[in-house]
Amino acid sequence: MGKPSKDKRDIYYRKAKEEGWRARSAFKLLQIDEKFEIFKDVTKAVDLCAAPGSWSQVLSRKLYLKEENLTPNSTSNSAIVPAQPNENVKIVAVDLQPMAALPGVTQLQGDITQYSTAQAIIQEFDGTQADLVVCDGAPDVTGMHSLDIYIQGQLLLSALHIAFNVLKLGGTFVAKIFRGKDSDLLVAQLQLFFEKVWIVKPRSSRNSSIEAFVVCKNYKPKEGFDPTQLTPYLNNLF
Ligand SMILES: C[S@@+](CC[C@H](N)C(=O)[O-])C[C@H]1O[C@@H](n2cnc3c(N)ncnc32)[C@H](O)[C@@H]1O
Repeated sequence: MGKPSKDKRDIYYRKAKEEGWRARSAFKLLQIDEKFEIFKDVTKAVDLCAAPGSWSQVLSRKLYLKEENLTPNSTSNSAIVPAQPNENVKIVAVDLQPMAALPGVTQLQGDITQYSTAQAIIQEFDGTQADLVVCDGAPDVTGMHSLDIYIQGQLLLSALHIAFNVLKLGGTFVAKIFRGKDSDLLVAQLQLFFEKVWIVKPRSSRNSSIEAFVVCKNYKPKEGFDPTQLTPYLNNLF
């Protein structure tokens, strides 16, 4: 018998199976929340590049189903205590790919680099605003480092465009990045819009991966900032 694949030997892969998460990525979001309390007082959230849906599952279980004892270290479902669903919660999940339905999650299928997708998300909020926008978007990696970082950058720009249009003042933005030589510049640019910005690598993110996450808290753009200024860049992306 051959060796099991690297994924199957991975502790988070096994924990994800045991606890019913669609992907091991769930632990990245749970660990970011453990450190930065990104779910505190959140009732409206957007999950960009959401398929197969483990981050949406976290949002659904934490915010809508209000499951208690759902921690990055929980080892079995028996510890989870579901309460009454919170019907005030709105979660919008978007991906190129369809994904199976989740309680309390509205799904949109679309390309986040397209203006029409941004518009559809904005319309979902119908004049209200989101407390949290998360994006775990990743292109198919080519292995050409600079190209991969560039395409990831375009996803980040598209996610920011959506965040700038739907986030409330004081809101939180979390997105995957590929770490490169311009990470410090990225932090400096994000600090123009958010009071606090960190780059973090959750312990469940593989050391071999160049991925990391920006965590941006307290959305506070300069007075007079018009989020539609970014819009012209969208349709020219790829
Ligand atoms: C790493 S997976 C996301 C995993 C997800 N957070 C989870 O926990 O299940 C990256 C996703 O990005 C999506 N994606 C890549 N480019 C996209 C785009 N332009 N618009 C929408 N989704 C995109 C892919 O379809 C893929 O499902």
